[in-house]
Amino acid sequence: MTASASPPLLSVGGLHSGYGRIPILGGVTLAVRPGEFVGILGHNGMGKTTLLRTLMGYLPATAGEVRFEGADITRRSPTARARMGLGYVPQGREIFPALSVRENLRMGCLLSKRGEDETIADILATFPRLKAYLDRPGGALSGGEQQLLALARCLCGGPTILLLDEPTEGIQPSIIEEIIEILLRIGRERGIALLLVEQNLTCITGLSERILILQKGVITREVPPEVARDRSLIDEFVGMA
Ligand SMILES: Nc1ncnc2c1ncn2[C@@H]1O[C@H](COP(=O)(O)OP(=O)(O)OP(=O)(O)O)[C@@H](O)[C@H]1O
Repeated sequence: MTASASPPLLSVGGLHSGYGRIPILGGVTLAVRPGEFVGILGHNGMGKTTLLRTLMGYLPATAGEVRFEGADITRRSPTARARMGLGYVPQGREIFPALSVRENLRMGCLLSKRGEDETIADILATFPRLKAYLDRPGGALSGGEQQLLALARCLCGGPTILLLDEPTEGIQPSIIEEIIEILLRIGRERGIALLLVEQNLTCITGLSERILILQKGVITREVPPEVARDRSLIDEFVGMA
């Protein structure tokens, strides 16, 4: 079955959420099919992080629903969602800086259905750069290396979809290229789907099969990556150029 013919892995309908009485998401509807790479582009403060946090259950939905593999997960805990196969790498990465790279990866294995050593060996094959740093504290790595560690740790849990919040923020271009290559490889080899929040146009257009524009808490349009490569059009849609 091709990705376009298969039922959605993740589907979101009329999703609302916010902080206290402040509404941020005003009815987000989207779907991601198995193995599909979908980008979300939007100006600062439009609700991209809020959307990912609500999808993971860190923020409660005030209306609407989130379905994963057909099941209604709108009220499930973040841990339950992670166990079902939703992997999340938040903005700022949130690795454990005092723990070694190996220990960080072990933490990721808590959700793994396979043995810890087997899982870590498998993931390190995709992240060769981390092999040299296994005994170093996570906090001693560069920003880009910490992002690789956060991604690798998340993958140790065996997700079927990755929710990534600005993985290239503050990272040098050479590691951005590496992150793009690794994500493409993960999609190709492991069939993992991706929902990517990103403001770096090279990254979002290089990875996404389609790009959703988020404005003031709703998806206002969908554009193919070729369109998003045109800075003047992006300026018109989201005012980012
Ligand atoms: N904990 C919070 N309490 C109250 N308001 C918040 C909180 N976190 C975020 N907001 C507000 O919610 C709105 C959406 O924020 P969000 O972080 O989701 O946007 P974003 O699109 O991810 O922006 P950026 O690209 O700057 O990360 C912003 O106006 C922000 O100030």
